[in-house]
Amino acid sequence: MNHALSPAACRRLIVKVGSSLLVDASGAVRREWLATLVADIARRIAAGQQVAVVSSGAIALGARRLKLTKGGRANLEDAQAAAAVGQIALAGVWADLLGDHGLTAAQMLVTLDDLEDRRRYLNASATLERLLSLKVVPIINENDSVATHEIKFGDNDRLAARIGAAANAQGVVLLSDVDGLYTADPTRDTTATRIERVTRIDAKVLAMAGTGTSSGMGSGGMASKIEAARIANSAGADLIIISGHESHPLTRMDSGENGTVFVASARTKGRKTWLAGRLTVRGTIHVDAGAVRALASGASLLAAGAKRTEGSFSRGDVVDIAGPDGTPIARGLSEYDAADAARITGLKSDAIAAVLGYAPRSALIHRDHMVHL
Ligand SMILES: Nc1ncnc2c1ncn2[C@@H]1O[C@H](COP(=O)(O)OP(=O)(O)O)[C@@H](O)[C@H]1O
Ligand SMILES: N[C@@H](CCC(=O)OP(=O)(O)O)C(=O)O
Repeated sequence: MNHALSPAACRRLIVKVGSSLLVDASGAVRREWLATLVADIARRIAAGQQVAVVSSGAIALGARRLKLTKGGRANLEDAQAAAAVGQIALAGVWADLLGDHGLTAAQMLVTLDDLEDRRRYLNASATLERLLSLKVVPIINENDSVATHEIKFGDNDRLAARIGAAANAQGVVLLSDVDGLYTADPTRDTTATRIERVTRIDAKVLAMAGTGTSSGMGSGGMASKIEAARIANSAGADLIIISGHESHPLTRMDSGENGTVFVASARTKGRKTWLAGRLTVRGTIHVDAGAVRALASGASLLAAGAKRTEGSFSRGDVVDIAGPDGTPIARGLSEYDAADAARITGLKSDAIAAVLGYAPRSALIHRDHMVHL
């Protein structure tokens, strides 16, 4: 039994289902398999767990109905039309199958902007809270029919992690076509072995995933699952990747027969959780070794410790803070726009006013607006 995600230990769980599991090669819903997943969900709800679902599959389903080529992904217009047609069918199937267990489904479609903007993030959070308290099962997807390339999540792995943070969930399950993270892509390297537990997402873990997707139907790949794990873990939720090929995948997960668990790190709260999961980062401030030490002990980032800036950002935008080797160590809201930040890098506080011509702010990035990565 995976105790961390049991109804007793995890009050709220997000379950994400990839396109390749929901839709077969001909573009039809794998209804029999989905019924077994819904039965698992119903059992957990009966045991007191609140469950929200992030469901992919709209584009694949719509493409079949519209007879579009390349699974509806030939261009943005096709994908948007396919999503609009497929989403109705997808939501209908979930509503039917949950209804068989006396459960009510609710549809929520969100874009990246909905969760990047703090006010809208809180709105989504409040809606999730209310739905779950009403014992309704939210079925969430990206609003693909209006999302453009620039504002797209593009994959539902990171969306699931962001929803997990917004819903204050303790666990996120990614049901995938692969039964966990392997030392290398198992479809290309037959000697790759599965890793059972990841407690730190470091460069070695990132390198295992490479880039891109291999299932053909979805758009995430392992790299987006690891990014999702980072977001979920920093929001205090464990994330597990398990295979969804067989029936009753959540029951199988409980028996511990497959999967990779990414273990939650120290829980950040409220605004900092939102900040850690922000996906739109406008720039980077490179800092020296002294600043890295100061930040580690909880200090704000002062201009004196900054070496150079990169990117085009305005005051209040999210920027990464990178150490001498270029690795991002923290993320925060910049107190200055990029031009002013560049002018004051390396300066002691008492020299800043003369350069800027206005009273300096207390820091480049204040510790209250900063999260460590
Ligand atoms: N290190 C790795 N471990 C496991 N799978 C990997 C790894 N690197 C790349 N992959 C690929 O990622 C795929 C899973 O991502 P994806 O196809 O997007 O899944 P889904 O559609 O279920 O979300 C696997 O089928 C595998 O080919
Ligand atoms: N939002 C899209 C799915 C995005 C996507 O492909 O995700 P996934 O299959 O989980 O890699 C859809 O409903 O078709």
